Amino acid sequence: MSDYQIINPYSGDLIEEYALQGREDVDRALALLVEGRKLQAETPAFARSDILLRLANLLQDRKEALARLITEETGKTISDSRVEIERAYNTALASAMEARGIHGEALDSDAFPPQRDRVGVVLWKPLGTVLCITPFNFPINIAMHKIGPAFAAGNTILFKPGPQNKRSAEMLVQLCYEAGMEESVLQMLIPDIDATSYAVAHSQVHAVNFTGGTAAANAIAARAGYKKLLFELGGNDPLIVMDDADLDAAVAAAINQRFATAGQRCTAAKRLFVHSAVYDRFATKLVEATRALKVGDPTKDETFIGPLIHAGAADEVEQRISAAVEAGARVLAGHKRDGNILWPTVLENVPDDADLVAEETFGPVMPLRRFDEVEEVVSLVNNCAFGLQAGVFTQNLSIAKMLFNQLDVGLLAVNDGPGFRAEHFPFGGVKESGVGREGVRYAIREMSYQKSLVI
Ligand SMILES: NC(=O)c1ccc[n+]([C@@H]2O[C@H](COP(=O)([O-])OP(=O)(O)OC[C@H]3O[C@@H](n4cnc5c(N)ncnc54)[C@H](O)[C@@H]3O)[C@@H](O)[C@H]2O)c1
Ligand SMILES: O=CCS(=O)(=O)O
Repeated sequence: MSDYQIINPYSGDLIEEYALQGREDVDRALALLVEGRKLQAETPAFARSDILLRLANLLQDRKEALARLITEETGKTISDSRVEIERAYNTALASAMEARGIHGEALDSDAFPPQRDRVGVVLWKPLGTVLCITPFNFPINIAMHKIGPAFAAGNTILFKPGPQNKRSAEMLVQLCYEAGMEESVLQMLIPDIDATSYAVAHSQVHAVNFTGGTAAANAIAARAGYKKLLFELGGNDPLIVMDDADLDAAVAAAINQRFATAGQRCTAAKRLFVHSAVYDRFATKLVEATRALKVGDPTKDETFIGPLIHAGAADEVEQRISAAVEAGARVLAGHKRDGNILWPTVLENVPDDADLVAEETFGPVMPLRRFDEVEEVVSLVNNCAFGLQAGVFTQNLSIAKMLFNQLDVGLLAVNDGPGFRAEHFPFGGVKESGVGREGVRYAIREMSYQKSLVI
């Protein structure tokens, strides 16, 4: 009798069924990782860097096989999955480069009285063992963003992928071993909720690096006690189109950053604010581009939108669209379903308090909202539990600066959408979008502590 069935989200075929692991598996893995801490302490930075570089090259070599696994498990289109592996290569490469450059600083005690004639040497040291928990939507790159920096910093790693991603995660771990990471340094488990919670609270886990939703984050925070927490959570990110925007570029960004991955991305452009002066022209172009998108089989090169992760996810998004329509929203494109596939949907006149826009909606639906004064947008964006990223299309630097100063977000992209991410940039949000920063250099610091030597 299995605990988990991996179902292909597009075909509905059963891929694999397996038993989730228990507390004894957590104890066994953590005992091994305690041993591995000695090994990591003896491994010089250049050797860790070489292992990460080999891993980057292996990701390139196995790109197609990994991409196919991601598509089979998640329904992400094959072109999107290939992009994810390219990104994971960059993440591994950046981790290899940063591993050689982790350095502290020297301080002079005599900057303040009394005179003590001492020098402080402040170095970064690994926290110990980091529990890395990842979501379904970017199973390899988000895992790389955790494993790469944690390893570079000298930690040992307990990796817990989403249960749907068992096969791609196993392949990633095999590549890590092939690159030279020892089993005592990296262990992967897919435990049930009880055993995951046990791992979070375990005394041999020093930090939890989690990406996922608010409910799981709350459960982890309640169990973690004083452990270091790094949380990358949800978003309800805006794309703002001003009256001087390059409309073709704005439409292209909206399409790519809302409909790719079938809208299941933390930094997707989930709310579109369009200035009244260009609203009608923007909406016409957007609807035309939306209707031209290829929807269907994610294994085909030309498909742009595949299925959602499972029927429950598609049900939730469909219900939110229907509720918004009942409350007065107008459908400009889409609002059609076949199995777990939702056609890309453009809506207008969605009430500001509809769940579709007030909550994080994880699906291919784009609500357009007209505005006259940009200050109105600032208050609508900030009046939200999340604060991940934002994008604005404008030629006006003063507007860009004002938004940068006033929006409660971790990043503002000018003439790009909120989905902008470069793997070596700091990444993370404010409010309920998370705590701490990913981005290789910043994640290394999050998974390290500062230790001072006074001489
Ligand atoms: N900010 C980011 O970087 C980022 C990136 C991707 C996804 N996300 C967010 O992730 C969510 C979608 O992903 P999901 O559905 O896989 O999220 P999820 O929270 O359901 O699951 C994420 C991981 O947490 C595990 N988990 C679930 N309950 C847990 C518990 N009680 N204790 C410990 N672990 C638990 C899951 O098994 C999985 O491995 C969205 O909210 C999205 O915005 C955020
Ligand atoms: O879900 C978001 C992950 S990423 O694409 O922004 O890295």
